[in-house]
Amino acid sequence: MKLLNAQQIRELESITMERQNITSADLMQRTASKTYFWIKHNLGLKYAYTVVVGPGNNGGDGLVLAQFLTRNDYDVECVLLEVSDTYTPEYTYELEKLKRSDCKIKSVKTEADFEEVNLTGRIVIDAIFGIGLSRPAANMVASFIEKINTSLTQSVIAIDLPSGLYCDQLNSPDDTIVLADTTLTFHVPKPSFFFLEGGNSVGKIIVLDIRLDYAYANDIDSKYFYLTTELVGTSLKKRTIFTHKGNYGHANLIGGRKGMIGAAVLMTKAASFSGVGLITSTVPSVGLEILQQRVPVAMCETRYGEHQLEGEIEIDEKYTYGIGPGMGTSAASVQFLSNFLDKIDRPVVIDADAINCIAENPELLNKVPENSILTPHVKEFRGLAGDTTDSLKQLELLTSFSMKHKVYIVLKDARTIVCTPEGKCLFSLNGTPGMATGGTGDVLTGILTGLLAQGYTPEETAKVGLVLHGVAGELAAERLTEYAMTAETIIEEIGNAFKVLLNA
Ligand SMILES: NC(=O)C1=CN([C@@H]2O[C@H](COP(=O)(O)OP(=O)(O)OC[C@H]3O[C@@H](n4cnc5c(N)ncnc54)[C@H](OP(=O)(O)O)[C@@H]3O)[C@@H](O)[C@H]2O)[C@@H](O)CC1
Ligand SMILES: Nc1ncnc2c1ncn2[C@@H]1O[C@H](COP(=O)(O)OP(=O)(O)O)[C@@H](O)[C@H]1O
Ligand SMILES: [K+]
Repeated sequence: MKLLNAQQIRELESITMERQNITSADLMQRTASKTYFWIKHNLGLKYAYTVVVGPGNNGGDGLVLAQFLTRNDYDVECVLLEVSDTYTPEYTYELEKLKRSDCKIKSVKTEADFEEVNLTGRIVIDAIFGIGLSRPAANMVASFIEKINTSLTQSVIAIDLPSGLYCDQLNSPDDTIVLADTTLTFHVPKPSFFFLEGGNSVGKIIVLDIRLDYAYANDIDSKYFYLTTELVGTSLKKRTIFTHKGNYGHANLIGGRKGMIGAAVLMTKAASFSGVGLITSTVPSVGLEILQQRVPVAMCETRYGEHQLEGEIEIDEKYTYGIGPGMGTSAASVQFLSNFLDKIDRPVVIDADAINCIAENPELLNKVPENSILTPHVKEFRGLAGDTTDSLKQLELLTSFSMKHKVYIVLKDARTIVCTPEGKCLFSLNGTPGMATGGTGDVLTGILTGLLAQGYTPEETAKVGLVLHGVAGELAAERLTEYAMTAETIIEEIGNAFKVLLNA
């Protein structure tokens, strides 16, 4: 699915109205109805609701939602933030309808009116601004947003996007933004959800399909794509009956050193849950027993050094390689990596210390085979490609770097982004802050190498691996909480993550 900026969303909405022969008011009904049914199924009548309405169509969505809630016997009040003298015809029409219903309506013109509004214990529906935010929220609206953020609300649900957050521009740190627990967004996540600048305000994101014109949405000129479990699920390869382990590739995971054998264990074990036919783990000999005990399905190759990997590796055609986690950045490690890159002529997965070795010895970058998958976290990417001042500049650098070096970069972060050698950027919302612990990246390397070995193209590998890893993380958090989950428990959930993709 294409990721769209505000201008493209407006175009898509107007094409939809034209092709489906509906009005903007009809679309608003559709939007509000989708929102209402989500609330009905997930929250229901046991809560009291306050719908806070701004001056545009986002406010219009709120007015229609308030009507739905009122008609269905919800305890609801509507707060109108009077920040404009002009309103759209849809807004005016819907407000008149709401006034004729039983909904309590409070008008807020100045901060003096805030006393009339008590948000304690209520679910606040934020319908102040959507994609039409044209400047930072200020004055009375900013104060009301502060009031939402500091009240002891039951929860805060943002309609389309948290008010104060831009759709496709970067917010500055002092902007006032609604801090939502849930954002019910229409058609597709907004680009700002993926940026550090403001992206913390969205809470849990739910994408509601409002049947915008599918064909037009597909054709919009955008190099930014959003990866869904549905989309990625369709790329999973079927296993046929008369096959054997030799048909599913042989992953060779290279890494670990004395004291860092855990990294090798994690990636090897993760690979073993990826569907790959055979696995070999190449570690210094100090890791042999640990590996064999912890991952008995993997073979172990220990010819290259005792405490760290060193010397000249022998490349075998049968292997698909993943290299880096825990291997260290000593002169011997750099030499080992350099020898490896000299000999390898097909895509490999490169992570962690292998990336750090390249960062410290940039000439190694020229030896990386085309279409390889590099998986730096943000700091490793900085070492590799240089520093940037904000998320948009980082995205530009990511694109130019991937294109220049003809590699896939999986930039690991709270919102991981994959950039292809053609400059396409793939965004995913899967994952959880519970994944911010040591070893979770090693798990991704194992999954990616296992997939690449099975014959997934590098692009399919990056897409499937990223979403599978993120969903496995979410499942681990569901089972154990974000606090108690670990890299190992993510591995345990890979199977269930496959089920999620298969059933999506
Ligand atoms: N189009 C459709 O058919 C559909 C649209 N949908 C819904 O509409 C939303 C987009 O609606 P929208 O374009 O009216 O923009 P919205 O975000 O409500 O705000 C614009 C208003 O706010 C004002 N304003 C802006 N910034 C401000 C500030 N800082 N402080 C004060 N005022 C400020 C701005 O004033 P201006 O910038 O013109 O001065 C204008 O009056 C979209 O997110 C979705 O929820 C869905 O129902 C699907 C169908
Ligand atoms: N806040 C977060 N939300 C979602 N995913 C996260 C978050 N923080 C980290 N992750 C994910 O966890 C993994 C961490 O990888 P990395 O930093 O390489 O860990 P390690 O080197 O310890 O294995 C990445 O896949 C990253 O996207
Ligand atoms: K909103």
